[in-house]
Amino acid sequence: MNNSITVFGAGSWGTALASHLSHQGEDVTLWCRRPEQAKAINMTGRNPDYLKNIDLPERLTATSDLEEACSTDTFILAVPTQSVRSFLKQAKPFLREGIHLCNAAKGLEISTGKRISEIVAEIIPSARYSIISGPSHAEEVALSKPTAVVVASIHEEERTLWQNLLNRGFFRVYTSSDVIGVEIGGAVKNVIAIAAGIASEMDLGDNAMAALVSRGLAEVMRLGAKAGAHPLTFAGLAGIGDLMVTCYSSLSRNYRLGRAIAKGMTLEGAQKSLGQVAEGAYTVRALVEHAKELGVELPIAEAVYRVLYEQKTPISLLEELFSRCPKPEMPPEIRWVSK
Ligand SMILES: NC(=O)C1=CN([C@@H]2O[C@H](COP(=O)(O)OP(=O)(O)OC[C@H]3O[C@@H](n4cnc5c(N)ncnc54)[C@H](OP(=O)(O)O)[C@@H]3O)[C@@H](O)[C@H]2O)C=CC1
Ligand SMILES: O=C(CO)COP(=O)(O)O
Repeated sequence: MNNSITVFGAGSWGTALASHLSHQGEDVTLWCRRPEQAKAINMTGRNPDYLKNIDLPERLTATSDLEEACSTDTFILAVPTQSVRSFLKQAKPFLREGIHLCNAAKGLEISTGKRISEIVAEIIPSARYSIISGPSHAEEVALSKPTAVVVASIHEEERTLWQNLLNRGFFRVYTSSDVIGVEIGGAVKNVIAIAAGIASEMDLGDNAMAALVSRGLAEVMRLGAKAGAHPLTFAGLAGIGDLMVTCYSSLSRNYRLGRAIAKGMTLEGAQKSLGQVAEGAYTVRALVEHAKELGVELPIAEAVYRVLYEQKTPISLLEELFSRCPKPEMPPEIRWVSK
């Protein structure tokens, strides 16, 4: 079956997903916000700004005309989290009722602390929402390197739709009904990856890195438990899987941002030199600025926030983390009762 799909957002991830779908024979339109980028993609078969060395399939077409891009009913949303609300408002007048919308962004909105499914429900309530997440660097997906991801939706037919569309070749797609868990796993791991980059640059050692990933997972799980996620989601691709790929890989922008900060760069300088979005730098604000409403303790996220936004030194925060009151490994809400 041949589908017509639009990918909103021609950054690294939107380009990689559009290329993957197009290679599988789907009719794909890649929406770019800049007309010159769309023109260059159509003329050269390459994205001049992201994944520059990847030859895109001939059948993939790009456009910057939002009305034209909206003239289907199946979409992937790959714009950065902080732009999702304004982008959807812009697209809404052109969208049909009941669209299939698979979100590929990972993050929480700073102004509200909300997940992307919540934003979509507010702006386009008739959309049938899914989220794709898991360990998936765009650079590797674009080279067809073996990758496994998860698509979550509360609608069984949406999970099946996206699994059928995306599960091809070395791109394996699992399904889940736990939208909340998959969204939280993908959002919070970016914050922990910044901490991992800092730890790596400080040469804290392998023990420290493993402790950071495990305690980072504990923060993901605490937040997930509070929000109503299934705890086992975090043992999967959108939890520990994505945490590992982001905390241990120099392909990760969040990890690289952490390294740059530990080298003494300002946040602004580090973001500029990255040239791409490191979502953790924004999601950490959503977490810390909405900590009271979220009602969970997130010491690593808070330490990252204080390094990024209060210019505290990583070493002083490391000392603070280690002088915290000793406690059980698992918080009461996710601890099992021993018999
Ligand atoms: N890269 C990856 O490996 C993966 C990324 N993700 C997630 O996907 C999302 C997108 O990331 P990624 O593609 O990597 O980001 P990039 O930094 O590579 O690209 C960002 C894209 O978003 C566009 N953009 C920025 N602001 C707006 C806006 N206000 N309205 C519309 N479009 C906008 C940019 O356009 P312009 O070029 O004109 O600035 C660009 O096309 C993030 O949430 C990320 O966490 C998820 C899995 C893997
Ligand atoms: O989400 C990703 C891999 O799964 C990409 O991570 P970065 O945004 O840190 O590059």
